[in-house]
Amino acid sequence: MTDPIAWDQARETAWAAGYDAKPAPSELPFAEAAGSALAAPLVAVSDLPAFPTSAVDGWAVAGPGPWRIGGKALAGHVPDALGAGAAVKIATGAQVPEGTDGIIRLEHAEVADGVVAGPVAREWREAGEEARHGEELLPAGTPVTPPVIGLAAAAGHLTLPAHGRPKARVVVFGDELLTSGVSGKGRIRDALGPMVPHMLTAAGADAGPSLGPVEDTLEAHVAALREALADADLVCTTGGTMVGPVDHLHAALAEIGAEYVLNTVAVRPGFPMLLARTADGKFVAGLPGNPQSAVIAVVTVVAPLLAGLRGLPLPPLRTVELAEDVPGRGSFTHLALVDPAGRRLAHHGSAMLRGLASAAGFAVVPPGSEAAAGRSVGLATVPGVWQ
Ligand SMILES: Nc1nc2c(c(=O)[nH]1)N[C@H]1C(S)=C(S)[C@@H](COP(=O)(O)OP(=O)(O)OC[C@H]3O[C@@H](n4cnc5c(N)ncnc54)[C@H](O)[C@@H]3O)O[C@H]1N2
Ligand code: MOO
Repeated sequence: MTDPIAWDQARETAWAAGYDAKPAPSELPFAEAAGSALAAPLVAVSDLPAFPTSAVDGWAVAGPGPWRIGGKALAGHVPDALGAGAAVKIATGAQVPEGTDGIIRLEHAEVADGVVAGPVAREWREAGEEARHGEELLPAGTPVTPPVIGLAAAAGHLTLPAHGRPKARVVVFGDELLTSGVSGKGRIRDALGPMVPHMLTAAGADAGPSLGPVEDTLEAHVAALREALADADLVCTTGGTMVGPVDHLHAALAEIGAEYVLNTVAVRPGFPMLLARTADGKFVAGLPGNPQSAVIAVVTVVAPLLAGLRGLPLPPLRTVELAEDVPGRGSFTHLALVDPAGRRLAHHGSAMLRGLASAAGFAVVPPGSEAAAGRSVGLATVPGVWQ
């Protein structure tokens, strides 16, 4: 086994491997562009608003009052021009008639005998007030968030230039695993197959249901890897990362000709994680079998890799103020489960999920240090957990 690389270096290495391998940008429907980054600046295809637009329900009037009522200006239509002394009822969002000098809000209007009177104001949004046709709205590299999609639609787009969503597949290894029923007699329920695909989806991948459990033989591992890689850009395996009697992942990677991007990380828990690349540029992330360690591998390697593949920057760490002391782990980074108030959680062993299920994420205690209560430290969040 090679020397483990530092935890922050592992994140950057995985991200850079993804960024280098990101698919060429293409014009994607909004649903496919969501979660990527703009590969070119977003430009307005019309003025925004495209026409003077009433901001209120009221009366559009022209010239000096009082104004004789005739007709309506409704949203979705081009109204006739207004002559001096005329008023039309106008709806919020309607194009303001040419010749309009002001609008009287409905609640301020006095209407009698076909004539309207009241205080007049420029209660509309001018054409081009938000953007001019051809103006750059957002630079290349901006993450395609839901508000960006809304703005792109408002500005006249149907597609966005972005990097397509990577396909990911989880492959679960282990003869001890059950997919239904309860644990006992040496068998345990598979906790990773039902969990990890949702994390991959939340991290920006198109992830189908997991494959497996795959039998603990080298042949079965190789066959499962080949099957999953046939239609995925990223395969996340679980278990078998060590060198125990039935740990076949390393041998299977050698058999399919994959090369390590990184092999073991100086972090506790989660140390035996790995990332490998196949000859045709696909990725295999080896998640350790202990469930919390597998999640740490998702946080450390898989989420940064997926961000890179989508053209996004390395996901930033949040910060958390610790409510109690957290010990270090010598020369390794310690990822310690904490709740949103910075308190450590019970049941935080690497084979456990009970602490993780209530956690805001992992407080990052760097190598060679311990973190005292009151200190602000990095918080590595788990894809799909929004505490
Ligand atoms: N001699 C050593 N043994 C171990 C070391 C070590 O340094 N020296 N490291 C330990 C650490 S740390 C971890 S993490 C595990 C990693 O093991 P593997 O990735 O090879 O995983 P397995 O041996 O297959 O399983 C470990 C553990 O996790 C359970 N498991 C596996 N898959 C699932 C699943 N889908 N759902 C729920 N639980 C799962 C499995 O039953 C084992 O209990 O190695 C340590 N050993
Ligand atoms: O590091 Mo193992 O990954 O502790 O459970």
